[in-house]
Amino acid sequence: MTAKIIDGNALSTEVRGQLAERAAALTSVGITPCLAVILVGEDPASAVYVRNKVAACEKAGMISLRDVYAADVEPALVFARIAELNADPSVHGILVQLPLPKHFDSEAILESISPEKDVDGFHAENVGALMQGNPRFIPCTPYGVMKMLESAKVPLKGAEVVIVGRSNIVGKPMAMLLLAQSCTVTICHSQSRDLAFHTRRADILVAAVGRAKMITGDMIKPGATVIDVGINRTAEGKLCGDVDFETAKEVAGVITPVPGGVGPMTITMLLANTLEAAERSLK
Ligand SMILES: Nc1nc(=O)c2c([nH]1)NC[C@@H]1CN(c3ccc(C(=O)N[C@@H](CCC(=O)O)C(=O)O)cc3)C=[N+]21
Repeated sequence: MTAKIIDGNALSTEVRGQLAERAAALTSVGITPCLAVILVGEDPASAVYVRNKVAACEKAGMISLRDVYAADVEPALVFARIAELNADPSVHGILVQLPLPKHFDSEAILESISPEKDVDGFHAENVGALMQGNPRFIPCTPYGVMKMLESAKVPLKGAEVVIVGRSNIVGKPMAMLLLAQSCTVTICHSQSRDLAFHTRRADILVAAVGRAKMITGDMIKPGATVIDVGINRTAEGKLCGDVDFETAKEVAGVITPVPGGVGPMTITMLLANTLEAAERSLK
């Protein structure tokens, strides 16, 4: 029997429809949710992501502003633009596309965004709030994963979760969210001894390493839920995840595909956070 697939595109369509209704309700009282996206440099993948985010905003009845800077821009110009967006009451969310060029202090840039507009949830204040179990904005990718687990009715209480990857953007916040749902959480990384020993124990396996097809079927417990956060491009330009889908789907009970899995849900939760920020501005 092959695994049940969680369709991130279908779930996104459903959730974005609900968000569009809330956005329309806000617009009718004079507030249209607005996301400002800042892109530095010409990385083609980043340009595609930013274009997708802007298009998704507009489709959901939200406004998006886009500022694009040359890769060698003076960081002071970007700081100044962020300060302007922080002070603008018509802007509800600010996102600086990562990675930034090497001459940027990324941490300083993220800390300069007003925590009330930090829809990525990357500001230290928002990271701390999430860790204390009192989140202001949940980082979009782990938030999308939680929605996918909920939609597939995957039991969380007491589940053995293994996360492969310890990034600030995915691995760490993912661990905090699953811990808050009473999972038993293990975080593995590049220095972990005997990775397969850990992954084979997982009821829920989250792959967020950034190495194509590194999680194979033999590393998965039969019937497990496998969440693939990886976005890797093959030599032929095709998109593939961190999970070897062909072998994994024969063992897993539930699995997410790439493309059409976590990626679209990341954008959906960015819209959700922007809408939430706009709704808070009413109160
Ligand atoms: N400040 C910041 N916030 C981010 O959330 C952020 C970022 N920087 N930098 C880059 C990563 C990557 N990311 C993706 C979002 C959607 C898809 C997505 O929709 N992927 C589609 C395919 C898109 C395609 O064909 O390329 C899919 O998986 O089906 C992928 C990747 C957000 N990121």
